[in-house]
Amino acid sequence: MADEELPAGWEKRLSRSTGQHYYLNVYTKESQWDRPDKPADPSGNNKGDGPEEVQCSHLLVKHSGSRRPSSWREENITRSKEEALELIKSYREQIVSGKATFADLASKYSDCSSAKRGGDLGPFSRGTMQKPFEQAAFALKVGELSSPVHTDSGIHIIQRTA
Ligand SMILES: O=C(N[C@H](Cc1nc2ccccc2[nH]1)C(=O)O)c1cc2ccccc2s1
Repeated sequence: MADEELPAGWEKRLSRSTGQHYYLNVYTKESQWDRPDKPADPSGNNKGDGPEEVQCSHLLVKHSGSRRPSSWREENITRSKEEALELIKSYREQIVSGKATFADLASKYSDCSSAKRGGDLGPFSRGTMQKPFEQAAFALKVGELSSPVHTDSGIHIIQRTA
C-alpha cells in the first residue's frame, strides 16, 4: 500500500535513532511502529480494543537460533530450540503446580537481563516488543501465565502482572 493511502489522520515519520519508519497520530501526537489500518481517532480513546499498556514478567530461554545466543547466564548458548522448549515447559509446570514461583525461576534461569528483576519488564504499550510477544502479552488477563511464546530472542513464558 503506497504512503498516500495512509488512513486519515496519520503521518509517516522516520525515526532518527533506529532508521525505522513509524506512524504519528496527528491529533494525539501518539506514535506507533505498525502501519495503521484505520483512521486516527482524534480523541485518542482506544475505543475498548483492550488496554493501552500492560505490565508483564517473562522467563526467556534462548537457543542456538536466537538473535543473540548469549546472556548473563551463558556467554555462548548452544542448546537446540527443542531443548529450550523442554526447559520452558518444565519451568511452566513448576510454576503451575506451585513448586516454584515465577520470579524465583526467572531470576535463576531467564536468559534476559530482566532476570535481575524477577523477569519484570515494567509497563509497555503496543509497538514496543516483538510482535509475537506483544500479541501474547495483550491477550493475557492480569495474573494469567502464557503458553510458550516464540520470538527471535528465543522461547518465553509470560505472566501479566498489571
Ligand atoms: O530485550 C531485552 N532483553 C534481551 C532478551 C529479550 N528479548 C525479548 C523480547 C520480548 C520481550 C522481552 C525480551 N527480552 C536480552 O537480554 O538479550 C530486554 C531486557 C529488559 C530489561 C528490563 C526491562 C525491559 C527489557 S527488554
